[in-house]
This record gives sequence, structure tokens and C-alpha cells, in this order.
Amino acid sequence: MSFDHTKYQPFPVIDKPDRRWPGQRIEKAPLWAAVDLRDGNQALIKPMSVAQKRTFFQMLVELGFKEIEVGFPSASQIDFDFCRVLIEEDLVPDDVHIQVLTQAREDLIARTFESLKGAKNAVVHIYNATSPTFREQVFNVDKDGCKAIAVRAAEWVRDYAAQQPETHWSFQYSPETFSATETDFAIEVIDAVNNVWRPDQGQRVIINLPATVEVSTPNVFADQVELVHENIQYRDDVIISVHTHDDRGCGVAAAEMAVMAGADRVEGTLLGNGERTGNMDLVTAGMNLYSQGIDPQIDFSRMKEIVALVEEITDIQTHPRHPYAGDLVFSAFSGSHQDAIRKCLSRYKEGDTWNVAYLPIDPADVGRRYEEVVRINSQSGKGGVAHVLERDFGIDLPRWLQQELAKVVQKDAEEDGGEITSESVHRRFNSDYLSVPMGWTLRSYDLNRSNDHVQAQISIGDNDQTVTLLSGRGDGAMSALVEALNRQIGSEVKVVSFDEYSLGDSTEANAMACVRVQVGETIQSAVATAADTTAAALQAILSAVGRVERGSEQLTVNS
Ligand SMILES: CC(=O)SCCNC(=O)CCNC(=O)[C@H](O)C(C)(C)COP(=O)(O)OP(=O)(O)OC[C@H]1O[C@@H](n2cnc3c(N)ncnc32)[C@H](O)[C@@H]1OP(=O)(O)O
Ligand SMILES: CC(C)C(=O)C(=O)O
Ligand SMILES: [Mg+2]
Repeated sequence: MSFDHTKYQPFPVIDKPDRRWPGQRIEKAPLWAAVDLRDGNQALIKPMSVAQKRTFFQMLVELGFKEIEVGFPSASQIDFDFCRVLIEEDLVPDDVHIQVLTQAREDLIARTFESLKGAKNAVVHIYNATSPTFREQVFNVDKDGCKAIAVRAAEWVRDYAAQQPETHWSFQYSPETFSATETDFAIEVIDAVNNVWRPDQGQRVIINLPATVEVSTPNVFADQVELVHENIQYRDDVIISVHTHDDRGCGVAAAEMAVMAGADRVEGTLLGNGERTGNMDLVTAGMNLYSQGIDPQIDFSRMKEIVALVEEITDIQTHPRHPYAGDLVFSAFSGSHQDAIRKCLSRYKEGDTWNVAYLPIDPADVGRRYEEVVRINSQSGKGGVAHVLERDFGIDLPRWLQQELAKVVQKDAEEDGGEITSESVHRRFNSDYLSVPMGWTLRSYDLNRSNDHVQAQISIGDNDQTVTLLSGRGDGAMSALVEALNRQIGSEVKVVSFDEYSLGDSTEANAMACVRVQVGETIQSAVATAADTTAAALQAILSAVGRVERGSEQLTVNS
């Protein structure tokens, strides 16, 4: 049997009863480093060209990133050439650091420095894996041997940098596979590297703690980071960075908890492209801060551009449910969600604190339209149907009619099996409620009011049909019409529900009336618009009764 969990072992928990990170709050954005052009790039089926890197770099700068890992120049000619383009064409703003990665080998370090000649601000990033798996099986070294690789590389970096004093250098060290390394040993190696670089003497140093492969729950990673934060030498002069991957699906959570545990800086990629399951997603991490009222320091209002460019260059589609960025993340199809969203949105005013059910952020902030929020299919209810009619056609319906129309729309959706557009909902509303049955158009009415009643003369019919004259008496125009209809069709007509609305800016129709009538045993609703409320009410009654008479779709009394 190959599906055998017994060949795996659990990651040990960290014994740290004095852990402080669970009580911490993130109150400002960490320093961000975008590693799309290196870690993202090395995971692509087709790595980026110089031109693609340039376009991507430009966007990262425009979005506000101040540290951008641009490649592994000692490993690839494209990455080397890209560094030269950035420097020789002066494409790096003064406040932006370009960062490059290299293995802890002298030939590669030398080539790395060559690629950076003339840079204003650069981060040279060296790494060697420190976990037992790597020590024992990949490098075949003991702990001292592993530490020596890091220390020797730190010396080379220090010495090569000294030969290029025109650049403002930052040095970065990653104990690769940090999260799978005994934390006390990782601290020992970090201290040894820092003893070479001497951050206390002014050298800018970044200690980057990677979850190269995510091996445990994010709380364990946070414990590990807190241990480093509390125990390394020169802590006040060192920037602690984290670099998480998403093997267990918790790359963002691990980075967030690491910041709570003391990390100052977070590395990741836009939308999470990167080795295997990807790097920590900068979009999600940044927008998580934004949704808590914290300025992420990155302009994610350009979300559509970000998605389009990342998709084009990586040739990887964004999942429609991707947090904050996917096509469907601001859409609600289900009835109860739509109802709650509609109610909250109708109360929300510009300038209010955002407090809308089911929407963690205002979709408009990332360039999305409210039109996408409520979408109709067979899971939708009256709230959703009412919402699209109001939103797209300015039609406000009474609750009883919303319920009735929603049932009809749901039936359509079930038959169709997919999404029903707001235009289809509107068409259904027009055909089932607003359209006037043949022969039942109100042509004129004359109301004679005396003290206690109204006498109505009403003519109905279509242009090419005989006009019928109705004559009735009642308390008002509607009851006079009802009385006339009772006699005309020989069944008892009753108005069961009635609502009228004024229609603000329409030139022809100023009023809308919604009625539900009972004709004998049959219930029928109709809607009419007209220049005045009386005409709208009379037409709505005529349309409803006319539908019954013409035998169109009806609801029975008991439905
Ligand atoms: C977690 C990460 O993302 S790490 C970054 C990974 N990215 C990349 O590897 C992309 C670019 N890499 C490359 O193009 C190549 O690996 C190069 C050019 C860097 C090196 O190529 P090669 O010299 O052919 O070696 P190769 O890639 O096979 O590396 C294995 C050798 O490097 C050693 N090595 C691996 N990592 C390191 C390191 N960080 N520091 C020092 N030595 C290392 C290995 O022990 C092995 O040595 P051995 O040949 O004596 O057994
Ligand atoms: C080189 C390091 C930072 C890396 O990408 C990783 O460990 O995942
Ligand atoms: Mg990585």
C-alpha cells in the first residue's frame, strides 16, 4: 500500500512556555521584500527573460517595494545581464535596494559582486542549508562543518564588498531550511555569521529565516522565530526577516505569526508564485493588514494590473477564489449572503467604517465593481433578485413581490443550471409583471367624486381592438374599478396587496404601482408604471385581472 502515513513523523513542538507572540498585535507593515524575480522565477516552467524581468521590476517599484530580489546572477546569464541593465540604465530608484542570491561558494560570490558593479544600494544574500537532512545527506558535514560554510561565505562577502565601496551594501544570510533546523544550532550559525559582519559596527545585516519547506503548524514557526529574536547577538542592529513557503497552505499565517514573534521583514511573491506550492503571497499578507486598518505601504488598489501582469509573465492563472484578487472573491450567489450584503450596503455611506457582512473589504478599494457582488443563480433568494433590479434598473419592489419574483427567477435558474444575468431578471420581471395583456390597456379614465364615493368611467383596449367601457362605483378609483370588473367578468375581484412608488427622474412614468389581486380562486400580481399614481394603480389592477382572464401563469390561492 503506497498511501501509508506511518512513513512520516510529526514535527516536534517547541518547548517555550514563556512564548509572547500569541498576545502580540501587528500594528504596522513589516519591511517587504519581493522575491518574484528570484524565488518566483526559479520555479517557473519558462524562466523570465530580461525584458520580462524589467517589466515586473518596474511594477514592483511602482507598487512601492523598496527591496526587490532580482535574481541569482552567478547562476544564470539572464540574471547577470538583468543586473547590468538595472545598473547601467539607472533603473533603480535611490530608495530601492536590489537584492541577489548566491550559494556560499567563492566563485559564485565573486561573480555576484561582478554583476553588481556600480549599484547604489544592493543586498548580497548568501545561504546554506542547516537542517540535519542537509547536513547529513546533501553536504555530508557535521554542525561545525555546516557553520564553517556560512562563516567562510560571510568573510568572502565582507571582503568582496570592501573592494566595491561605491555601493551601499547590505548583507543577508539565510540558514536555508531554518524551520527544520534545531533552533539553537541556527542561532549558533547566525551569531557566527554576524561575528564576521558586525552589524553593531554599522554594517546593515538581514538575517532571513526561511521555512524553505513548510514542515509544521505556523505557531511552531513563530516559536522558532521568537527564539531567534530573543537569543541572537546584536539583535538591535539586525533586521530579522522571514521567508515562508506554502507547503502546508499556511505561508501567510506563518509569516504573520513570525511578525508577531519579532520579525521585522517579510519576503514573498505577488500572488504566491514560487517553489512547489509557492512562496508566501504578498497580496494576501498586505491586504490582510489593509483590512485591519493598517497601511500596507504597497499600492494594492492596482490589483487588476497586478493580476494581469503576474499571469502574463508567469503563465500561471490566478485561482478565482484567491484572497482579495480572484474573480469570484467578491461575489455572493447564495440567498442569505445576498440578503445580508444588500442590507449592509444600503446602510453604508462613504466615510463610514466598513462593516458589511461577508465582505472583508470594500471591493471598490481594489478596483472591483459592486455589480460583481451579488450574482444570481439557483442558490439566490429574494434579497439578491431585489438587489440586482434596484442596482441595475432602479426598480424597488415590495417584499411580497420580491418573494414572488424570486421564486420565478429561481425556477429559471434551476432550468438553466447556471447564472442568471440581471438583464434576464429584468426581462422576466417585464414579461411576468410589467407587460400589459392584450386588450387590457388603460386608455382613459374619468372619476366623478361626490361626498362619499367615486363614480368611475374607464375605457380599456388596444389600438386594434374594440374598446371596452367599464363603469363602477367605490370609495376611490381602485375600488370603483374593482366593482366594475366584478360585473364585467362575473368573478369576485379583490385587491390583496398594493404598493405604489414614485419614480424620480423618469419623464414619461412618474409612478409605479404593484398589485396582487384575487380573482375567484386565483391570485395574480402585476406592476404598472404611468404618468400619475391613479393611472398606475388602475393599470396594475387591469393587468393582473387581464392575465387571469387570458390564462397566463397564475399562483393559486394556497401557494
Ligand atoms: C531554497 C532555494 O531556493 S535556494 C536557491 C536555489 N536556486 C537555484 O539553485 C537556482 C540557480 N542554481 C543554479 O543554477 C546552480 O545550482 C548553480 C549555478 C548555483 C550551481 O550549479 P552547480 O555548480 O552545477 O551545482 P549544483 O547546482 O548541482 O549544486 C550542488 C553543489 O552545490 C553545493 N551547494 C548547494 N547549495 C549550496 C550552498 N548554499 N552553499 C554552498 N554550496 C552549496 C552542494 O553541496 C553541491 O556540492 P557538490 O557538487 O560538492 O556535491
Ligand atoms: C534561499 C532561501 C531564502 C529560500 O528561497 C528558501 O529557503 O526558501
Ligand atoms: Mg524560497
